[in-house]
Amino acid sequence: MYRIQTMNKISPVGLNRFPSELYEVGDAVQDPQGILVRSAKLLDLEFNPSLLAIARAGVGVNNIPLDRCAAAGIPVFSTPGANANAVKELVICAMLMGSRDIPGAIRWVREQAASGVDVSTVVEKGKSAFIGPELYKKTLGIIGLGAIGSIVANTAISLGMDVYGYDPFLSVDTALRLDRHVHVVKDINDLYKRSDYITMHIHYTEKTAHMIDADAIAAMKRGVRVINLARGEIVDDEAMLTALDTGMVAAYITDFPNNRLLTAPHVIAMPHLGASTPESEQNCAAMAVDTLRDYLESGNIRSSVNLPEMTMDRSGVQRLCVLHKNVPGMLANITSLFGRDGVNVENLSNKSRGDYAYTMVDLGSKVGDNVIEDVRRTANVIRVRSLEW
Ligand SMILES: NC(=O)c1ccc[n+]([C@@H]2O[C@H](COP(=O)([O-])OP(=O)(O)OC[C@H]3O[C@@H](n4cnc5c(N)ncnc54)[C@H](O)[C@@H]3O)[C@@H](O)[C@H]2O)c1
Ligand SMILES: O=C(O)CC[C@@H](O)C(=O)O
Repeated sequence: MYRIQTMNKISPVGLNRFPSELYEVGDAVQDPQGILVRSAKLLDLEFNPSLLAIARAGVGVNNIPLDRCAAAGIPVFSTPGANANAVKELVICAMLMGSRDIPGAIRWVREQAASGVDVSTVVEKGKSAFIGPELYKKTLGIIGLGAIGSIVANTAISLGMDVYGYDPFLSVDTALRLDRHVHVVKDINDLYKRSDYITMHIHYTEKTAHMIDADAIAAMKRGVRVINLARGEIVDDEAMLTALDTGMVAAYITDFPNNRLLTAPHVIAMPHLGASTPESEQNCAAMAVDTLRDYLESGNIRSSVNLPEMTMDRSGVQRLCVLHKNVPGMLANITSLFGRDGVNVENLSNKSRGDYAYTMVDLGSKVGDNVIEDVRRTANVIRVRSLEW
């Protein structure tokens, strides 16, 4: 039985993909071999030696200590694109809310009724406080043209917006999916100076922390509306509050509220709702469970954010999965041990990523436990697993 601990509420659509005869799954599972998580913070978690892999049902992995996991031979999986549509729809909603102060307008109507006024007699006079611009023919700047940014771009084009995108690492696949009317700029200042709306769709890392700071805001158009459904830490809150105060930024719509931000009138804050649709929760859970199972049962690494991607069709009778440091001589060191035992290698794959590498070896006959122990003891080997079929 594999033991899987859930660290957040995971959609049953995903959980039901674990066969009950093979998996014990739950939030109270002890010494798990797999962890399923959404946004729970695992940064300070001490990993149990039994832990083999972590699957993030989502895409932001700033809640997981990726380097520490890689060093311990724990692949971390994410679910690329699985929640992109949900976020895209909320971005469009955020632009509309920020333009026409829809949350303020709804609040005002309720306040009238609560204060005993007959609402129907005041709406026509009161509504002038909520006039705001249309999106049509306005300019949207998108920072990050990955799974979310690219579909936000295409949808905004279909709404009649002029779209500028900035992504220094734009993949060929994404570039091909972008509407041909999207202007991809090399200098982010070209986006800042033109945009009436700016939305960011990048990961939060050391490099993107406070990317939207006082200098970035100073390069923007006065009255810009900024949408942040990526991560709170990408924006310098103090700089944003100053810009809201001076009118440099007309509205800040964020999925990452904090008490300090809520002191400002032009902040529209939501409780991290970007991916909160049944469709997205189901997609993420199903993909996370499938990648986790594929690794536990077959050793395949797909959608990993910290170790090499590698899949190999099953062959032979036994598979050794060896996570090791990316240093010369490892393949020869490992395979020589099988030869010594007279075992034939049916198939072999090896891939590296940064400081780490992964080798999968399918064997024509079973090797003895002593050989597996020797592989484990080989210098620079981090983890060895043996799977049989
Ligand atoms: N609010 C939510 O519920 C919610 C839901 C999903 C994702 N997110 C956030 O959105 C982020 C992006 O998700 P995604 O699925 O689009 O990821 P993605 O990996 O598909 O896209 C990220 C893009 O950012 C680009 N990039 C990296 N550094 C950049 C930089 N300095 N400037 C511009 N572009 C840069 C990459 O090249 C990539 O194309 C996630 O990391 C997560 O933090 C939030
Ligand atoms: O799990 C969630 O609800 C949010 C996930 C989202 O922030 C992500 O990064 O994928």
